Amino acid sequence: MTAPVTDPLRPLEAETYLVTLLTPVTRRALRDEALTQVDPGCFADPMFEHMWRAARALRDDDRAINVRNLLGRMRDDLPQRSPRDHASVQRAARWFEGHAGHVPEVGPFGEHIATVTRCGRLRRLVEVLDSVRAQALEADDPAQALTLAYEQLGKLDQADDDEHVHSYADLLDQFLEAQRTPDDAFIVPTPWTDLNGLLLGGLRAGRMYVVGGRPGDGKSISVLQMAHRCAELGHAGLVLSAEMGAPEVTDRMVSSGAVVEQSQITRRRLDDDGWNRIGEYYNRARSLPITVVDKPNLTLPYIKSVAREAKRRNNIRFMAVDYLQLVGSDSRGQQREQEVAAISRGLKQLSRELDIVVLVAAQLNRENVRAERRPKASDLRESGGIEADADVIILHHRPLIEEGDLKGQPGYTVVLYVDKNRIGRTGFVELDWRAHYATLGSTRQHAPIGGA
Ligand SMILES: Nc1ncnc2c1ncn2[C@@H]1O[C@H](COP(=O)(O)OP(=O)(O)OP(=O)(O)O)[C@@H](O)[C@H]1O
Repeated sequence: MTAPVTDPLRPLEAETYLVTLLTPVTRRALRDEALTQVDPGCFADPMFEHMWRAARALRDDDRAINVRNLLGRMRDDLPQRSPRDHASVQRAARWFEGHAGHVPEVGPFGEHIATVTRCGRLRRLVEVLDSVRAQALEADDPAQALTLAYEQLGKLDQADDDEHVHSYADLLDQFLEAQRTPDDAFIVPTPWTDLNGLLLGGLRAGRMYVVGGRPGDGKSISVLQMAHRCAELGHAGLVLSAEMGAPEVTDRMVSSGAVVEQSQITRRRLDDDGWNRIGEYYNRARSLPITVVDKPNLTLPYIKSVAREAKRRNNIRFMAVDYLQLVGSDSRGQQREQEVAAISRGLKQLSRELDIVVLVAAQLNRENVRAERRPKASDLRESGGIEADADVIILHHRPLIEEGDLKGQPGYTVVLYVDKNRIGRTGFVELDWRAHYATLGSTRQHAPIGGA
């Protein structure tokens, strides 16, 4: 008996894996990531291609992706589809029945995505080469056949990244338009006047800001303050907290926004003044467009999926992640430094893809404490990738008191070192330490809302 011939460009196992991701509730984040990355045309099996197209259509219409809706959408597609798709809907129904309850492992996700996209692209190449060959066999003029071949191969290349290829003339037109309409620039001032000076006005969409600090040096406080300020200025956004639960995030934002001591809030012992302030804050803050996600085991595919969803639904303009080293990875067998680098690269890409401000808190190692010096970007834990990917790195440092009874204790200021800045100067800003109000900086150091 001879073994069945397998076509290397028809990766049945990888395609089956991706399609089995479509329905299990527990694999939604991976599914959304796969739907974004893999084009339906990449599937060799026409039934899988049809299922994938239906799943993407449901996603774009904000409808649940389940077997019933998938089959319904596949049927709706039929008038525009080829006859082979009619049979594929019936096959699809049987296929879903046969795979009901199957939940794919997370581990091979990246490998299968890469296989399906690679094979899809190579199959398109083979198709074009076949057609080039057929034309050459019938051609009279070799030069003309060659020109045709170049044209078809060129299109193949463009199909992959057309939207990212810009002529300089178009870019100059966009440049002039941007210069003529300065108010359209998306720059969100941070809560601190001096920091806005260093950042040339504030936070920009498409950029990643890494906020580093030793534990307790206030990086969660400042990231939350910046997120809150974005929302106060009317921009919708996400706060993803792996470290604190949503109630604790709320406690802190209320303490800072209402200017009520955290200790009153944590002990649930508000005095009259506290209740008044919180009442006023409640009325103005209830409409703030902030969504908090407090999943302890955040992963990059999950973050991407929630952020893309939030972009579609609420047109978010910012996302804050607290904190980078708590974000897990789906990839196995990599050094943690490589994993963190992949996560920071993914977050940077997300800032560009969704055109949002990305704020990322990140831990520092103990190097600066040991060496008794201010922190540097290279002190970021598992740092290589973070240093390279961040557009701006802001490092928190609480200098120790040098004399008196409190010698060796952190003092009453926190210094924010802008250690890397792709869009302005480096430098530092000194702020009053007001952690009891979950706040950095006092009123005189704060930028008024609506002006830097
Ligand atoms: N009620 C309070 N009164 C005074 N200071 C407080 C109070 N609650 C918390 N703090 C201080 O606020 C700081 C916490 O800041 P924050 O959570 O932003 O730190 P972090 O840099 O994110 O560190 P970690 O990674 O440990 O969370 C700590 O220094 C803590 O001592």
